Amino acid sequence: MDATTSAKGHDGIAPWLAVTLALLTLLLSSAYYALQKPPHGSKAPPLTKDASAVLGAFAFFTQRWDFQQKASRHSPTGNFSFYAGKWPVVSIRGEEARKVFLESKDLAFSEGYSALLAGSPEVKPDNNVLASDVTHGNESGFSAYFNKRLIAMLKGNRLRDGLPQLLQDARLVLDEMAATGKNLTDPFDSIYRMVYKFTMRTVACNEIADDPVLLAKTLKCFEEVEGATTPLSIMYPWLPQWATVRRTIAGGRLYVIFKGVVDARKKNGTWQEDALQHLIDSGDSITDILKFVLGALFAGQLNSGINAAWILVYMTSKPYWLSQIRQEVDRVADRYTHDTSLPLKERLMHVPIEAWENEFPIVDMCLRESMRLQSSGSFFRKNVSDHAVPINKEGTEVIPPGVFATYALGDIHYNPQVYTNPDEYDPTRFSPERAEDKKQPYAFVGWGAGRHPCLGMRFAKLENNIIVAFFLAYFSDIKLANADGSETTRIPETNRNNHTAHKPDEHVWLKYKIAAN
Ligand code: HEM
Repeated sequence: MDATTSAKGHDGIAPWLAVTLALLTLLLSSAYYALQKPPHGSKAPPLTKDASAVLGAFAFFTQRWDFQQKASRHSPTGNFSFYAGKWPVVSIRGEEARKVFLESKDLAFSEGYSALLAGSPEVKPDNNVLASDVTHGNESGFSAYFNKRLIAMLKGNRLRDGLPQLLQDARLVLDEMAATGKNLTDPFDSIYRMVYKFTMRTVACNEIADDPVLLAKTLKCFEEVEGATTPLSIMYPWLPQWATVRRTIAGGRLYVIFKGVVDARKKNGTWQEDALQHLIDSGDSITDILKFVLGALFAGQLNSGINAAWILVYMTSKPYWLSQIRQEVDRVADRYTHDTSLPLKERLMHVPIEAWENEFPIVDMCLRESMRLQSSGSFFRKNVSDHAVPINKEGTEVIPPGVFATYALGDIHYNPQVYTNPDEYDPTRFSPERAEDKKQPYAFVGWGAGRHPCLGMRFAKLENNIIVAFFLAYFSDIKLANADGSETTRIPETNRNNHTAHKPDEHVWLKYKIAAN
C-alpha cells in the first residue's frame, strides 16, 4: 500500500478530511441547536440583560444566588426571564408569585427538576414490564411510582419496625468513633456517613447497610454521580463531555452492585425485612427497583446528611442551645426509663418511636434554623399545561406554557423583613411568641410546601433526633475545633451560590470527651 492509498479512505476521502468534516458538522449543528431557543412569550417577565444572548445565563449555573439577586434587582417586579442553555425559564420572587409557584397544579415538579437539576444516573430498561409505566391516581410515570413506593416505605409502622436497627446503627458508628481515641471528628464526614447508613438501611437494603466496604464503595459512586454535573452538562446535555461519561460509569457501578444483591436474593431464596424486599415482593422490575433506590438516595442523602452535620456545628457554637438540647434529651430519656443509674445511651434505647418523633421540640427548632441558614438552592417547576399561569393578581406577568420556573429559597429565608437579622443563628425566631415563619404564607419552605411537601420529612427528622441525642449521650465537653484539635469559634460561611445542600468549602471539626455515663 503506497502513501497516497493509505492516506485515503475507501471512497477516496482522506481520513483527516472526513474527521474534520464530521467535527464541523457537529459544531455547526450544535450552534444551530443552541440558538434555536423557544420564545418565553409576550407576558413573561422581562428577559434579563445579565446574560449572554447566545449562551444564555451561564451565571445561573456558576453563581446562582448572585445572578438571581442581580437580575431581580433590575426588574420592576423582581421577576425576570432568562435562558438556561436552550430552556426558557422564569425566575420568580416575593409572596404572591411564591404562593402560585407552590400551589399551581399546572406547574410540574419532576419535569422542572429533570431538566434543570440533572444529576441522577440513567438506568436502562430491562425486558420486564415497568411499574413506572403504570398510572397512579392523577399522576403517571416514574415519579408517581416513586412517590407511591417511598410513602409506603416511610410509613409510621415501617419506621417503628426499623427503629431498633437504626438505634443499633447509630451506636455502632459512635462506638467506632469513640474507639479511635482521637476525640475529634469532621461531622461532614462521620455524621454524613452515619446518615448514609441510615438511608441505605431504610430505603434500600441490609446487605449494603451491614457491609462497611460496600457502604463506602456505593457512597463513592453516589458522590461521583452527584458531583459530575456541570453547567455544560445541564445546559447542553447532548454535547459529548467528560462529566456525562463519569456519571454514566459511576451509575453503572451502582447498577452492578445493586443488581448483584437482587440476583443473590433471588438465587438463594433469601428474604430480608427491608425496602428492597418490599420492591421485589411487589413484583417490580429490576430497572424500577434500581431507579427507585438511586432516586431515594438522591432525594434523601444530601439534604439529611449535610443538615445533620450542620445542626451539630451550630448547637456546639451556642452553649445556651447545647445545654437546652442536652436537658431535652435527658428529660425524654428519663420519661421512658426511671433507672437513672443507666448511662444515657442505654436509657435512650427505651424511647419509643412516638417520642422520637414528637418530643424533641427544641431540637426541631434548632434544625429548622440550621436549614434556614443553609438555604442555598432553588426550586424548579415546568408549566406543563396548555395555558399561561399568572403570577400576580392583575395577570400582567405569567409563566407561559412549556416554560420552566424557578424560586430561590433564599428569597424568603434570608429576607430581613421576615427573619430579623437573617444571618444570625437564632432558633427562638421559631418560638410561638416570635413565630417569624408565620409572618407570610409559606415563609418557611425548608421542607417544601403546597403541592410538594417533602415526603422524607418524618424520616429525616427521626434520623436527626437520633443523631443529636446519641451524640450527646456519647460525648461531653463538645467544642468546635480545627484539624489539629485547637479550639475555634469560627463557623464556615454558607456559600449561597451552592445549588443544593453542600459540604462547607472550609472544614470544621468537633472535639469532645467521652461522656462519663
Ligand atoms: C433534612 C433533610 C431534607 C430536607 C431539608 C428536604 C427538603 C425537601 C424540600 C425543600 C422539598 C421540596 C422541593 C420543592 O418543592 O421543589 C422536598 C421534596 C421531597 N423530598 Fe425531601 N428533604 C429532606 C429529606 C428527604 C428524605 C430523607 C427523603 C427520602 C428518602 C426525601 C424525599 C423527598 C421527595 C420524594 C420529595 C418530592 C415530593 C414530591 O414530589 O411532591 N427528602 N424535600
